[in-house]
Amino acid sequence: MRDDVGIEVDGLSRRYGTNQALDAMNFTVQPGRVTGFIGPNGAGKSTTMRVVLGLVAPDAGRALVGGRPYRSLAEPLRVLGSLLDAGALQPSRTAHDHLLWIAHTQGLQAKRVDEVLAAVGLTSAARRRAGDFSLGMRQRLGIAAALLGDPRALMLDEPFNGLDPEGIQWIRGLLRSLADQGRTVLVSSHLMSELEGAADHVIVIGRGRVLVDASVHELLAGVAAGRVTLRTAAPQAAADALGRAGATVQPAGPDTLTVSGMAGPEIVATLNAASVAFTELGTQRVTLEQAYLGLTQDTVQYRGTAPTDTAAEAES
Ligand SMILES: Nc1ncnc2c1ncn2[C@@H]1O[C@H](COP(=O)(O)OP(=O)(O)OP(=O)(O)O)[C@@H](O)[C@H]1O
Repeated sequence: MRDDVGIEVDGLSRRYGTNQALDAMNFTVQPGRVTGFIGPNGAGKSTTMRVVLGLVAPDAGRALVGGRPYRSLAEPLRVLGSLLDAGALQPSRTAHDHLLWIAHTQGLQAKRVDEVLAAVGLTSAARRRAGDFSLGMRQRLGIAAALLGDPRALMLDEPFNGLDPEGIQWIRGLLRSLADQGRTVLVSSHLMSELEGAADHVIVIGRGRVLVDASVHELLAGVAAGRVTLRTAAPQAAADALGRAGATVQPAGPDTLTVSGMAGPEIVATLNAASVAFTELGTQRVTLEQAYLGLTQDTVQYRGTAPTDTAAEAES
């Protein structure tokens, strides 16, 4: 078995005019797990991936694949397979010929073409012109091209684009099995929900910087911590009592409140002291999407409060 191939992004910066697309971007992608690369449009996902592939030169920092710059690799497609733009194909070529052309130019075995077409479910469409493919089929063809060299690492930019729900399920399973084979899998999306159940690790970026680099488990546990669901026939009285004691309380249904900023035992004590009855108290199960929204909210709040703090300092 060939060596593991990690992807290392070290202090990448890249400016376009006055726009700082990458701002000291730092992270490492480990083998054997699916790493989601998440951020809103324009956050810098594609630019980072282009730098990794040596297609864009950074102003500062470097990117390494298996410890080496991608451009210095003797057989790059055997090391890192990538999908950047599913539209980048010669429309008059059939899917089969498109892949055969890549295999020839890259010194890969022609028999891989049929194998990867089967792996992405395009065998029956292999002789059709790629120009007539739907976006979802082009995504599958792009993934087939990324798999041609049987690479130890894969980097896919927005592979869920254009896929129907069945296609999204399929790609989640594919990513999982590639990671289970010990490969390094980096997959970008602007929707956290697309990666639900597929990613083991997430790198959330915004404005060219890493905001969060954590396992999905840590992320969900971190957001769930301190968020408690409370069921009570007296939600207003409960909210008043808990609010006075310093908790943050939000309605979550007719008889249900979400309480944060206070641990379970303290909630019980506070409600008992205020003689408010409740029927249920439990920690929340949080989805990846909720965790992501929570993170984004924190970023927005942080940006919002910064000028006020500065003003206060200036006055004092
Ligand atoms: N070739 C370019 N010329 C000028 N600006 C660019 C270029 N490439 C990227 N940018 C800018 O850099 C920033 C990051 O873009 P990038 O495409 O990397 O983001 P992204 O996270 O991949 O977004 P999306 O989900 O929309 O693809 C954006 O503000 C974008 O407009």
